[in-house]
Amino acid sequence: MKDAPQDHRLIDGKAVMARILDDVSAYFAGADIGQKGARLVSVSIGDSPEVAVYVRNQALAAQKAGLRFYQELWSDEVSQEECKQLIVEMNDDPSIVGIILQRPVPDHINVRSLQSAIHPLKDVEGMNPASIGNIVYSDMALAPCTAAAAVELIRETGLELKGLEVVMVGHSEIVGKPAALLLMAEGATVTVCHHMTRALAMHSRRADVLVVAVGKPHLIGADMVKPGAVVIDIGINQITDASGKTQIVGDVDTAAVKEVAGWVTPVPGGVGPVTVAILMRNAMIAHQRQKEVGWIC
Ligand SMILES: NC(=O)C1=CN([C@@H]2O[C@H](COP(=O)(O)OP(=O)(O)OC[C@H]3O[C@@H](n4cnc5c(N)ncnc54)[C@H](OP(=O)(O)O)[C@@H]3O)[C@@H](O)[C@H]2O)C=CC1
Ligand SMILES: Nc1nc(=O)c2c([nH]1)NC[C@@H]1CN(c3ccc(C(=O)N[C@@H](CCC(=O)O)C(=O)O)cc3)C=[N+]21
Repeated sequence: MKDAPQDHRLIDGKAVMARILDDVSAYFAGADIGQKGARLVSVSIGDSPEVAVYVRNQALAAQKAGLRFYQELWSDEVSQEECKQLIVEMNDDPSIVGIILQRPVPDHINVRSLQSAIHPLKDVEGMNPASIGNIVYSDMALAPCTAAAAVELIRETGLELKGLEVVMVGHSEIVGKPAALLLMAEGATVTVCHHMTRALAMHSRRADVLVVAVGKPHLIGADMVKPGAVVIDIGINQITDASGKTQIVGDVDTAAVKEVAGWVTPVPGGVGPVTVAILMRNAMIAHQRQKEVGWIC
Protein backbone atom coordinates (compact mmCIF):
# COMPACT_ATOMS: atom_id res chain seq x y z
CA MET A 1 0.00 0.00 0.00
CA LYS A 2 1.23 3.50 -0.77
CA ASP A 3 1.77 5.85 2.16
CA ALA A 4 -0.98 8.42 2.34
CA PRO A 5 0.50 11.92 1.93
CA GLN A 6 -1.78 13.27 4.69
CA ASP A 7 -0.04 11.07 7.30
CA HIS A 8 1.33 13.80 9.57
CA ARG A 9 4.53 11.81 10.25
CA LEU A 10 5.53 11.98 6.57
CA ILE A 11 7.12 15.26 5.50
CA ASP A 12 5.62 16.33 2.17
CA GLY A 13 8.55 17.15 -0.14
CA LYS A 14 6.24 18.08 -3.00
CA ALA A 15 4.62 20.84 -0.93
CA VAL A 16 8.07 22.21 -0.02
CA MET A 17 9.05 22.05 -3.69
CA ALA A 18 5.92 23.98 -4.75
CA ARG A 19 6.65 26.72 -2.24
CA ILE A 20 10.26 27.14 -3.39
CA LEU A 21 9.28 27.10 -7.07
CA ASP A 22 6.66 29.82 -6.44
CA ASP A 23 9.41 32.12 -5.14
CA VAL A 24 11.75 31.31 -8.02
CA SER A 25 9.10 31.78 -10.71
CA ALA A 26 8.10 35.14 -9.16
CA TYR A 27 11.77 36.19 -9.41
CA PHE A 28 12.23 35.13 -13.05
CA ALA A 29 8.87 36.65 -14.04
CA GLY A 30 10.08 40.01 -12.71
CA ALA A 31 13.74 39.76 -13.72
CA ASP A 32 15.17 41.07 -16.95
CA ILE A 33 16.32 37.84 -18.57
CA GLY A 34 17.14 39.26 -22.00
CA GLN A 35 15.80 38.29 -25.39
CA LYS A 36 17.13 34.75 -25.35
CA GLY A 37 15.83 34.09 -21.81
CA ALA A 38 17.76 32.37 -19.06
CA ARG A 39 18.76 28.78 -19.76
CA LEU A 40 19.81 25.93 -17.53
CA VAL A 41 21.93 23.33 -19.24
CA SER A 42 22.16 19.72 -18.05
CA VAL A 43 25.15 17.73 -19.28
CA SER A 44 24.96 13.91 -19.17
CA ILE A 45 27.95 11.92 -20.40
CA GLY A 46 26.78 8.48 -21.52
CA ASP A 47 23.39 6.99 -20.62
CA SER A 48 22.45 6.30 -17.00
CA PRO A 49 18.98 5.35 -15.69
CA GLU A 50 19.38 7.15 -12.33
CA VAL A 51 20.18 10.37 -14.13
CA ALA A 52 17.15 10.07 -16.45
CA VAL A 53 14.59 10.50 -13.61
CA TYR A 54 16.50 13.45 -12.21
CA VAL A 55 16.77 15.20 -15.58
CA ARG A 56 13.07 14.68 -16.35
CA ASN A 57 12.12 16.29 -13.05
CA GLN A 58 14.59 19.12 -13.58
CA ALA A 59 13.03 19.90 -16.96
CA LEU A 60 9.53 20.03 -15.41
CA ALA A 61 10.68 22.20 -12.52
CA ALA A 62 12.55 24.59 -14.81
CA GLN A 63 9.37 25.07 -16.82
CA LYS A 64 7.46 25.95 -13.62
CA ALA A 65 10.25 28.31 -12.56
CA GLY A 66 10.19 30.20 -15.87
CA LEU A 67 13.58 28.95 -17.04
CA ARG A 68 14.47 27.33 -20.32
CA PHE A 69 16.08 23.91 -19.97
CA TYR A 70 18.44 22.21 -22.37
CA GLN A 71 19.65 18.66 -22.10
CA GLU A 72 23.05 17.90 -23.57
CA LEU A 73 23.76 14.19 -23.94
CA TRP A 74 27.42 13.62 -24.79
CA SER A 75 28.73 10.31 -26.08
CA ASP A 76 30.45 8.07 -23.55
CA GLU A 77 33.45 8.23 -25.86
CA VAL A 78 33.91 11.99 -25.60
CA SER A 79 37.38 12.98 -24.34
CA GLN A 80 38.15 14.98 -21.21
CA GLU A 81 39.57 17.80 -23.36
CA GLU A 82 36.46 17.99 -25.55
CA CYS A 83 34.24 18.14 -22.45
CA LYS A 84 36.34 20.94 -20.98
CA GLN A 85 36.22 22.91 -24.20
CA LEU A 86 32.41 22.63 -24.39
CA ILE A 87 32.07 23.72 -20.76
CA VAL A 88 34.30 26.75 -21.36
CA GLU A 89 32.03 27.76 -24.27
CA MET A 90 29.02 27.50 -21.97
CA ASN A 91 30.75 29.64 -19.35
CA ASP A 92 31.09 32.34 -22.01
CA ASP A 93 27.48 32.16 -23.22
CA PRO A 94 25.48 34.91 -21.45
CA SER A 95 22.15 33.14 -22.09
CA ILE A 96 23.24 30.18 -19.92
CA VAL A 97 22.57 30.85 -16.26
CA GLY A 98 23.74 27.50 -14.90
CA ILE A 99 25.44 24.24 -15.84
CA ILE A 100 24.62 20.86 -14.24
CA LEU A 101 27.08 18.03 -14.69
CA GLN A 102 25.15 14.81 -14.04
CA ARG A 103 26.85 11.97 -12.18
CA PRO A 104 27.96 9.25 -12.71
CA VAL A 105 30.32 9.94 -15.62
CA PRO A 106 32.27 7.26 -17.56
CA ASP A 107 35.48 6.00 -15.92
CA HIS A 108 37.84 7.82 -18.30
CA ILE A 109 36.37 11.21 -17.31
CA ASN A 110 37.80 13.07 -14.31
CA VAL A 111 34.62 14.50 -12.81
CA ARG A 112 36.39 16.72 -10.30
CA SER A 113 38.45 18.41 -12.97
CA LEU A 114 35.34 18.98 -15.14
CA GLN A 115 33.43 20.33 -12.17
CA SER A 116 36.29 22.80 -11.66
CA ALA A 117 35.91 23.93 -15.26
CA ILE A 118 32.35 25.15 -14.55
CA HIS A 119 32.64 28.80 -13.52
CA PRO A 120 31.66 29.25 -9.84
CA LEU A 121 29.04 31.83 -10.90
CA LYS A 122 27.36 29.15 -13.07
CA ASP A 123 27.84 26.30 -10.62
CA VAL A 124 24.16 25.80 -9.71
CA GLU A 125 24.89 22.43 -8.11
CA GLY A 126 27.48 23.89 -5.78
CA MET A 127 29.94 21.14 -6.72
CA ASN A 128 32.95 23.15 -7.94
CA PRO A 129 35.73 22.80 -5.32
CA ALA A 130 35.52 26.58 -4.85
CA SER A 131 31.80 26.33 -4.00
CA ILE A 132 32.42 23.38 -1.69
CA GLY A 133 35.15 25.48 -0.05
CA ASN A 134 32.64 28.27 0.56
CA ILE A 135 30.48 26.04 2.72
CA VAL A 136 33.47 25.42 4.99
CA TYR A 137 33.37 29.21 5.53
CA SER A 138 29.59 28.98 6.18
CA ASP A 139 28.77 30.79 2.91
CA MET A 140 25.77 28.69 1.91
CA ALA A 141 24.46 30.67 -1.08
CA LEU A 142 25.21 28.01 -3.69
CA ALA A 143 25.21 24.86 -1.56
CA PRO A 144 24.99 21.34 -3.05
CA CYS A 145 21.30 20.75 -3.76
CA THR A 146 20.62 17.43 -2.00
CA ALA A 147 22.45 18.48 1.15
CA ALA A 148 20.52 21.77 1.20
CA ALA A 149 17.28 19.84 0.61
CA ALA A 150 17.95 17.73 3.71
CA VAL A 151 18.34 20.90 5.82
CA GLU A 152 15.18 22.41 4.29
CA LEU A 153 13.17 19.31 5.19
CA ILE A 154 14.46 19.28 8.78
CA ARG A 155 13.34 22.94 9.08
CA GLU A 156 9.90 21.83 7.92
CA THR A 157 9.43 19.99 11.25
CA GLY A 158 9.77 23.30 13.10
CA LEU A 159 12.67 21.93 15.18
CA GLU A 160 15.63 24.19 15.90
CA LEU A 161 18.80 22.43 14.72
CA LYS A 162 20.99 24.18 17.28
CA GLY A 163 22.39 21.66 19.73
CA LEU A 164 20.62 18.63 18.23
CA GLU A 165 22.45 15.33 17.80
CA VAL A 166 22.54 14.66 14.07
CA VAL A 167 23.84 11.42 12.60
CA MET A 168 24.73 11.49 8.91
CA VAL A 169 25.00 8.01 7.36
CA GLY A 170 27.09 8.15 4.16
CA HIS A 171 30.03 10.48 3.42
CA SER A 172 30.05 10.92 -0.37
CA GLU A 173 31.33 14.15 -1.92
CA ILE A 174 27.97 14.92 -3.47
CA VAL A 175 25.71 14.27 -0.45
CA GLY A 176 27.09 13.09 2.91
CA LYS A 177 30.11 15.39 3.35
CA PRO A 178 28.41 18.62 2.27
CA ALA A 179 25.28 17.74 4.31
CA ALA A 180 27.45 17.24 7.42
CA LEU A 181 29.02 20.69 6.88
CA LEU A 182 25.66 22.43 6.38
CA LEU A 183 24.26 20.75 9.50
CA MET A 184 27.31 21.81 11.51
CA ALA A 185 26.82 25.38 10.34
CA GLU A 186 23.23 25.15 11.62
CA GLY A 187 24.60 24.44 15.09
CA ALA A 188 23.99 20.68 15.22
CA THR A 189 26.43 18.20 16.74
CA VAL A 190 27.19 15.96 13.78
CA THR A 191 28.44 12.37 13.69
CA VAL A 192 29.34 11.02 10.26
CA CYS A 193 29.04 7.25 9.64
CA HIS A 194 30.23 5.22 6.66
CA HIS A 195 30.93 1.64 5.66
CA MET A 196 33.79 1.30 8.14
CA THR A 197 31.69 2.51 11.08
CA ARG A 198 31.37 -0.18 13.72
CA ALA A 199 27.90 -0.63 15.18
CA LEU A 200 25.97 1.81 13.01
CA ALA A 201 22.84 1.22 15.11
CA MET A 202 24.63 2.43 18.24
CA HIS A 203 25.15 5.81 16.55
CA SER A 204 21.81 6.02 14.74
CA ARG A 205 19.82 5.30 17.93
CA ARG A 206 21.32 8.38 19.58
CA ALA A 207 20.23 10.70 16.79
CA ASP A 208 17.60 13.40 17.21
CA VAL A 209 17.93 13.75 13.43
CA LEU A 210 19.05 10.81 11.28
CA VAL A 211 20.04 11.61 7.69
CA VAL A 212 20.71 8.64 5.41
CA ALA A 213 22.44 8.70 2.00
CA VAL A 214 23.86 5.26 1.25
CA GLY A 215 21.96 3.56 -1.57
CA LYS A 216 20.89 0.39 0.28
CA PRO A 217 17.17 -0.38 0.54
CA HIS A 218 15.93 -0.98 4.10
CA LEU A 219 19.34 -0.24 5.66
CA ILE A 220 17.58 1.63 8.47
CA GLY A 221 14.94 -0.33 10.38
CA ALA A 222 12.72 0.73 13.29
CA ASP A 223 15.17 -0.68 15.88
CA MET A 224 17.83 1.78 14.69
CA VAL A 225 15.78 4.93 15.32
CA LYS A 226 15.24 6.89 18.53
CA PRO A 227 11.55 7.43 19.36
CA GLY A 228 10.40 10.83 18.11
CA ALA A 229 13.45 11.41 15.87
CA VAL A 230 13.43 13.11 12.46
CA VAL A 231 14.51 10.71 9.68
CA ILE A 232 15.60 12.17 6.35
CA ASP A 233 15.84 9.45 3.68
CA ILE A 234 18.00 10.55 0.75
CA GLY A 235 18.44 7.10 -0.82
CA ILE A 236 16.90 6.38 -4.21
CA ASN A 237 16.94 2.68 -5.10
CA GLN A 238 15.08 0.82 -7.77
CA ILE A 239 13.89 -2.59 -6.58
CA THR A 240 11.80 -5.36 -8.09
CA ASP A 241 9.13 -6.71 -5.73
CA ALA A 242 7.90 -10.33 -5.47
CA SER A 243 5.33 -9.77 -8.23
CA GLY A 244 8.06 -8.53 -10.61
CA LYS A 245 7.04 -4.85 -10.43
CA THR A 246 9.80 -2.25 -10.19
CA GLN A 247 9.53 0.36 -7.53
CA ILE A 248 11.60 3.24 -6.12
CA VAL A 249 12.44 3.01 -2.41
CA GLY A 250 14.82 4.85 -0.11
CA ASP A 251 17.37 3.55 2.42
CA VAL A 252 14.81 3.52 5.24
CA ASP A 253 12.09 0.98 5.97
CA THR A 254 9.54 3.80 5.98
CA ALA A 255 6.46 1.81 7.04
CA ALA A 256 8.20 0.43 10.14
CA VAL A 257 10.25 3.53 11.01
CA LYS A 258 7.29 5.92 10.95
CA GLU A 259 5.80 4.00 13.88
CA VAL A 260 8.82 5.02 15.98
CA ALA A 261 10.06 8.31 14.50
CA GLY A 262 8.40 11.69 14.88
CA TRP A 263 8.84 12.52 11.19
CA VAL A 264 10.09 10.62 8.12
CA THR A 265 10.60 11.80 4.54
CA PRO A 266 8.96 9.40 2.07
CA VAL A 267 10.61 8.08 -1.12
CA PRO A 268 9.38 9.08 -3.61
CA GLY A 269 7.94 12.45 -2.63
CA GLY A 270 10.52 13.56 -0.04
CA VAL A 271 14.11 14.69 -0.64
CA GLY A 272 13.98 14.16 -4.44
CA PRO A 273 11.50 16.94 -5.31
CA VAL A 274 13.12 19.35 -2.83
CA THR A 275 16.56 18.69 -4.40
CA VAL A 276 15.17 19.71 -7.78
CA ALA A 277 13.54 22.82 -6.29
CA ILE A 278 16.80 23.88 -4.59
CA LEU A 279 18.54 23.56 -7.95
CA MET A 280 16.08 26.12 -9.35
CA ARG A 281 16.65 28.35 -6.32
CA ASN A 282 20.40 28.10 -6.95
CA ALA A 283 19.76 29.13 -10.58
CA MET A 284 17.97 32.22 -9.25
CA ILE A 285 20.90 33.05 -6.94
CA ALA A 286 23.37 32.47 -9.79
CA HIS A 287 21.37 34.84 -12.02
CA GLN A 288 21.35 37.53 -9.31
CA ARG A 289 25.13 37.20 -8.83
CA GLN A 290 25.86 37.26 -12.57
CA LYS A 291 23.85 40.48 -12.81
CA GLU A 292 25.67 42.01 -9.83
CA VAL A 293 29.08 41.44 -11.42
CA GLY A 294 27.93 42.63 -14.86
CA TRP A 295 28.16 39.26 -16.63
CA ILE A 296 24.62 39.83 -17.85
CA CYS A 297 23.07 43.24 -18.33
N1 LIG B 1 17.43 12.51 -3.54
C1 LIG B 1 18.46 13.03 -4.16
O1 LIG B 1 18.42 14.16 -4.56
C2 LIG B 1 19.70 12.25 -4.35
C3 LIG B 1 19.73 10.94 -3.97
N2 LIG B 1 20.86 10.21 -4.09
C4 LIG B 1 20.79 8.83 -3.61
O2 LIG B 1 21.42 8.77 -2.32
C5 LIG B 1 22.11 7.55 -2.17
C6 LIG B 1 23.57 7.84 -1.88
O3 LIG B 1 24.12 8.53 -2.98
P1 LIG B 1 25.66 8.95 -3.06
O4 LIG B 1 26.02 9.66 -1.82
O5 LIG B 1 25.87 9.58 -4.36
O6 LIG B 1 26.31 7.46 -3.05
P2 LIG B 1 27.79 6.93 -2.91
O7 LIG B 1 27.74 5.52 -3.34
O8 LIG B 1 28.75 7.88 -3.51
O9 LIG B 1 28.01 6.98 -1.33
C7 LIG B 1 27.42 6.07 -0.46
C8 LIG B 1 27.95 6.29 0.93
O10 LIG B 1 27.40 5.31 1.81
C9 LIG B 1 28.44 4.73 2.60
N3 LIG B 1 28.08 3.36 2.96
C10 LIG B 1 28.07 2.25 2.18
N4 LIG B 1 27.62 1.18 2.87
C11 LIG B 1 27.36 1.61 4.11
C12 LIG B 1 26.87 0.99 5.27
N5 LIG B 1 26.55 -0.31 5.30
N6 LIG B 1 26.72 1.74 6.39
C13 LIG B 1 27.02 3.04 6.39
N7 LIG B 1 27.47 3.71 5.30
C14 LIG B 1 27.63 3.00 4.18
C15 LIG B 1 29.66 4.79 1.73
O11 LIG B 1 30.79 4.78 2.55
P3 LIG B 1 32.25 4.41 1.97
O12 LIG B 1 32.60 5.48 0.97
O13 LIG B 1 33.10 4.44 3.18
O14 LIG B 1 32.10 3.08 1.31
C16 LIG B 1 29.46 6.14 1.02
O15 LIG B 1 29.95 7.21 1.80
C17 LIG B 1 21.86 6.76 -3.46
O16 LIG B 1 20.73 5.93 -3.27
C18 LIG B 1 21.53 7.84 -4.48
O17 LIG B 1 20.72 7.38 -5.53
C19 LIG B 1 22.03 10.76 -4.54
C20 LIG B 1 22.06 12.06 -4.96
C21 LIG B 1 20.88 12.89 -4.90
N1 LIG C 1 25.46 15.89 -10.40
C1 LIG C 1 24.46 15.19 -9.90
N2 LIG C 1 23.70 15.71 -8.89
C2 LIG C 1 22.66 14.99 -8.36
O1 LIG C 1 21.98 15.47 -7.43
C3 LIG C 1 22.37 13.70 -8.92
C4 LIG C 1 23.17 13.24 -9.98
N3 LIG C 1 24.21 13.99 -10.42
N4 LIG C 1 22.92 12.03 -10.54
C5 LIG C 1 21.76 11.26 -10.18
C6 LIG C 1 21.35 11.47 -8.73
C7 LIG C 1 19.90 11.08 -8.46
N5 LIG C 1 19.21 12.30 -8.16
C8 LIG C 1 17.82 12.47 -8.06
C9 LIG C 1 17.26 13.64 -7.62
C10 LIG C 1 15.89 13.81 -7.56
C11 LIG C 1 15.05 12.79 -7.94
C12 LIG C 1 13.58 12.99 -7.87
O2 LIG C 1 13.07 14.06 -8.17
N6 LIG C 1 12.82 11.98 -7.44
C13 LIG C 1 11.40 12.11 -7.28
C14 LIG C 1 10.62 11.43 -8.36
C15 LIG C 1 10.76 9.97 -8.58
C16 LIG C 1 10.01 9.52 -9.84
O3 LIG C 1 9.59 10.36 -10.66
O4 LIG C 1 9.85 8.31 -9.95
C17 LIG C 1 11.02 11.63 -5.89
O5 LIG C 1 11.89 11.13 -5.17
O6 LIG C 1 9.86 11.83 -5.53
C18 LIG C 1 15.58 11.60 -8.38
C19 LIG C 1 16.97 11.44 -8.45
C20 LIG C 1 20.09 13.32 -8.18
N7 LIG C 1 21.31 12.92 -8.46
